[in-house]
Amino acid sequence: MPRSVANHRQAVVELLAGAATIKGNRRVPLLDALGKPLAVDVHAPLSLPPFANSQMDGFAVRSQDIPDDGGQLRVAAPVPAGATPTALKAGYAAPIMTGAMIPEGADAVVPIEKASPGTFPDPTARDAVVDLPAVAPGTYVRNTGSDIRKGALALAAGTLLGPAQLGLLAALGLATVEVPEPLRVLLVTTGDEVVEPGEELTPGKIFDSNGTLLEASMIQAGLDVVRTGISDDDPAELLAVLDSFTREADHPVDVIVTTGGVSKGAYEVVRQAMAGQPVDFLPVAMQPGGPQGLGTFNGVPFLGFPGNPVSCLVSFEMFLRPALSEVMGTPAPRLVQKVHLAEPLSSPDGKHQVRRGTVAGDGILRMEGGAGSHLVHALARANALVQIPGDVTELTAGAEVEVWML
Ligand SMILES: Nc1nc2c(c(=O)[nH]1)N[C@H]1C(S)=C(S)[C@@H](COP(=O)(O)OP(=O)(O)OC[C@H]3O[C@@H](n4cnc5c(N)ncnc54)[C@H](O)[C@@H]3O)O[C@H]1N2
Ligand code: MOO
Repeated sequence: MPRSVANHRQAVVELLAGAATIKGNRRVPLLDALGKPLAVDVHAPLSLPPFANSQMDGFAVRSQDIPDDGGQLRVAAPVPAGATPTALKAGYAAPIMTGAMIPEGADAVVPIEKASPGTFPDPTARDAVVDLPAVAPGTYVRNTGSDIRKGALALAAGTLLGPAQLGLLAALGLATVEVPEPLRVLLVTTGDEVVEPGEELTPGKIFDSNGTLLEASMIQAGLDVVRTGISDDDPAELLAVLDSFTREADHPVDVIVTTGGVSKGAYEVVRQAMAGQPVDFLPVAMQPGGPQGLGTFNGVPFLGFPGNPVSCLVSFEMFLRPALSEVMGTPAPRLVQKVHLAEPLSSPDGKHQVRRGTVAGDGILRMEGGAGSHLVHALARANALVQIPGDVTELTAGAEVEVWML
């Protein structure tokens, strides 16, 4: 009886949970934390704004100095941004620039557009005056701590660090931030028929697509990826490679992912190399990505993905990526949407199908290629994985389906 997609995903979560907990945190420059989760709560070391400042270019005034129908004030020394102004005397208005500190005594700003004359006087001019309309206290003043007060929680542990969150940390004067140490993944592609892109392609051979496809996926998901060359179909050679990155290594990898060699052929190199290790090779009720290997090799969590490129991507998106989101807090889960089919669709009974499609701006889903797990060109056109549950065999045009946006 094949295992359900949900049960297999849970098994991957449990497999990775231990590896995630032994990793510590590390402090990195802000930009190196882009896309990663915050490891610890961050409290504001200062208030934002740190001082009351003007929201407009205009005149800082004591609001009680201007009668309801407007009045004339003498012009004080201007306050540029970055300066520490002297206190504002009664009967005076100080030219003030956006972001400049509100002088002591002032409690409001009148924008230059509302002043008469509507331009700032020459700073060297003596006895300049300005006519200003009445203004309520607090107008165009950005008070100390009006965004966040010193000591308040700025970002909670687990928050995904995007541009806005990193910008806040910078505004708080922080140059570095604590993020979890990433998991180190050993990625091994296998197969006698598989050669590196750029090498000569002789009859019967194909280029390694899985290595690049999965390494790119893993980098996007925040993993540190260690690549070996392509392993051929000799189990002893694969064993030697895996031993060198686990038992014999000073710093063993945290996770192993292989591709190929897990189904029912005569030369299933991964299956053979894993003999004697607590690894299950089992069918998951999903297509593509049905045959899966899962367990530990020399104590290191191991995932054996099937060899077809689309099967690899689907295995990563359906199992490893969501498990990483759950146990590491990153990457952010895929955006799930309900969209409508442009065309009818059929799907095998009893298997959760993951088809590839493109969702256009109108919310209509067009399929890219058929169900075949070798269709990398169609995959490259798609922007969504289409989720068709195992009990659904026919869908009409216009039917609602769930997609995971890539
Ligand atoms: N008798 C059965 N045969 C197959 C079954 C089955 O249940 N019974 N399952 C099929 C399914 S579904 C899949 S998926 C594959 C999985 O096969 P393996 O994981 O053993 O992978 P391979 O046989 O090594 O390769 C499968 C396919 O993918 C190509 N490949 C492999 N590595 C790469 C790579 N790095 N880059 C690009 N393409 C790669 C390989 O040439 C094969 O065409 O088994 C089915 N068979
Ligand atoms: O499950 Mo295989 O991954 O369909 O092609």
